[in-house]
Amino acid sequence: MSSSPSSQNTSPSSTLSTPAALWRLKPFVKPVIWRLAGGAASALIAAIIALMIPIVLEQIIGGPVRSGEISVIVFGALIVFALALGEAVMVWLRRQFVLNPATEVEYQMRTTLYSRLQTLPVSFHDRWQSGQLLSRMMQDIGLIRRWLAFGLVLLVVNILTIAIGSVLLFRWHWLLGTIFLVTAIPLWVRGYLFEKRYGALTRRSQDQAGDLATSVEESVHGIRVLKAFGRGKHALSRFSRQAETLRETEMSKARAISSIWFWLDLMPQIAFGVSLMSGIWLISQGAIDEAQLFAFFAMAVVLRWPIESIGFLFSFMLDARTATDRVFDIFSEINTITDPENPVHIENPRGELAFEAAHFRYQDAGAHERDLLDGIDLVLRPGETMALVGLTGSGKTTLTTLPTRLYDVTGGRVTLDGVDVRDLPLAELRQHIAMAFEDATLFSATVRENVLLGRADLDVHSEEGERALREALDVAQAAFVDSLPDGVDTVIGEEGLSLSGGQRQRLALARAVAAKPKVLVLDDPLSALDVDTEALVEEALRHVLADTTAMIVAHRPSTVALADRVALLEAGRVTAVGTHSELLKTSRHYRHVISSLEAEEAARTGSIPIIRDEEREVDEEVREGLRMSASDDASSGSATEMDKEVQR
Ligand SMILES: Nc1ncnc2c1ncn2[C@@H]1O[C@H](COP(=O)(O)OP(=O)(O)OP(=O)(O)O)[C@@H](O)[C@H]1O
Repeated sequence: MSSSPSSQNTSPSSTLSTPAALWRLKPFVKPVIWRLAGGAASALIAAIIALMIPIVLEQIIGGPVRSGEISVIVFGALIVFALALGEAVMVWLRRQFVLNPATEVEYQMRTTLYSRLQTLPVSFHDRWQSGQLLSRMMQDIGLIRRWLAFGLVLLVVNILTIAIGSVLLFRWHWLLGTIFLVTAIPLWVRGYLFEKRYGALTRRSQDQAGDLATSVEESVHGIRVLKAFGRGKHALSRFSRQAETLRETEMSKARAISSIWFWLDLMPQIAFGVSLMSGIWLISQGAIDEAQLFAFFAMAVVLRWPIESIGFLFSFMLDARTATDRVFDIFSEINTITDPENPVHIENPRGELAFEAAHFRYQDAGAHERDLLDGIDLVLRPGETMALVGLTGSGKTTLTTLPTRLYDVTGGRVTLDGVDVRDLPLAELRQHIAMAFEDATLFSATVRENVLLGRADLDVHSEEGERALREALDVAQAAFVDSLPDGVDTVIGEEGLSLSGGQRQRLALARAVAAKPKVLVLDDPLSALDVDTEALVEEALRHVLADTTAMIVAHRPSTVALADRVALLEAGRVTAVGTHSELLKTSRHYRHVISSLEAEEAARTGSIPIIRDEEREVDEEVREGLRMSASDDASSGSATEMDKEVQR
């Protein structure tokens, strides 16, 4: 599982102003802007209709009600009814306008983010927790959709409604309008302070929600380990702590909202009270009449919701801004592994893979640390199978990630047929070079789809697809798939967890073989197989590898046997290259590595270390050499192991 960023180290909200931060949504909103504008227009018409009702009421009360003309009163009531109906229709229309475009924006943002995640380099995924990505993909984009559909439209419309309404209030009497506006000032001040506090809280809570999602993802992913070690309770208590932290942040958010609501409730009441007293005084002075005061209050009632909702809509906008920041944290990640500007193509690769003074260090390596790969010089001839051997942690897996550019070299270069791999289009490069990893990752899809994942050129259900599938399954000795409930069309569970480790590895190997690459990079792909199956797979691989260049990380002596030559990785460099027997003869470190591999293997299988056929073939001269080396090594830790081997 990748680590960080967690809520502790994600970047804070961007330094952009809120409008500028939200403006970044423009490319997604642009295609639907007219529908959103239609929604805003409908909402505005609804608001204007609502504002007209008090004016009509003023006319009815001031005219026919005073003079007692029933028919005119009825007519006036019908107008009010028609206006109310018109307002309802416009509100309905607003919903119709905004719903579809908002979901369209949500869809576009999700697919763009997903495709971004696919193209960002592995080093990005090393740094980001999957839960953080998940919560940004689901929660934050969902929130942006809701804000676009309702928050944005209502914010614009309510501000306009308040502006129009205030002008109308002044129409009755300047004092009444001034009272209404002056009492709104504390609300704006409060709103500003609230924005500052609430923005930070929102960011924190959304990051913590991401951490929580990571915990769920990790515990589901590692459920077997948790159960096996009886650590369910421990996981639960860790989860509850995180959930509690999130709850506290949510409580702080709720407290901030409740305090702004206090002012939002209080100030309109004060405005109403003061307006009422002033209104009565104005009537007594003959400045306004009762009908106008009634209409003023009817208008104030219409304006009350827009004024009250402004606080909520601002907090909603800040939530959306934070969500936008979190999504754009990913969009703004610089992708370092991209297609070249001037791509070179290799029509028919021969398959010569070369590392030329290749250097590599992980991003999080300390400045004082040496490069993990510190000048690798290695050439794999076309069609050659090269085993990569080294002590654990020596950088074998890291080296295998360089040819396909999962990571880029930090110095030197890797070439395919003399062309720097960075000069090839990525799709072409990964067509020429395929990989299988020790940790075989499968997807929740059918066996067929998993195995033919690298064959975008094939219809997986076509005859050709079937042939490629069968060949690959044969090589990987994966006939077990036929006994699955639906054979090759069985959907294997999430990450292939319904299969055994060995079965998963065989499918991953079949996937690499099916891609028919010119170069195959295998990171210990047979480690979970039993000895007999491994021998069968090796035999089949020998045929496949006949004209394929292969680099195989070997953790078992038996895997070394598959290779034409072996490269020994030591202290970040390739210190020896040769056949297994040559290296046994000439390299003390190689003998040490092989004997530790054998010891590991023996510990794993519970058997005593055995010398494999190839080693038996080491001639007397080699044995003599070994004896001498063993005695040379008498003081070293590996000597005892070597002695045993020589004596056998
Ligand atoms: N993504 C990563 N970020 C930072 N450091 C890493 C990363 N992956 C591996 N390392 C470090 O790089 C070093 C070499 O790891 P690597 O997996 O390449 O060795 P290896 O020779 O394949 O080991 P093993 O035989 O145990 O599989 C290790 O010290 C490891 O901690």
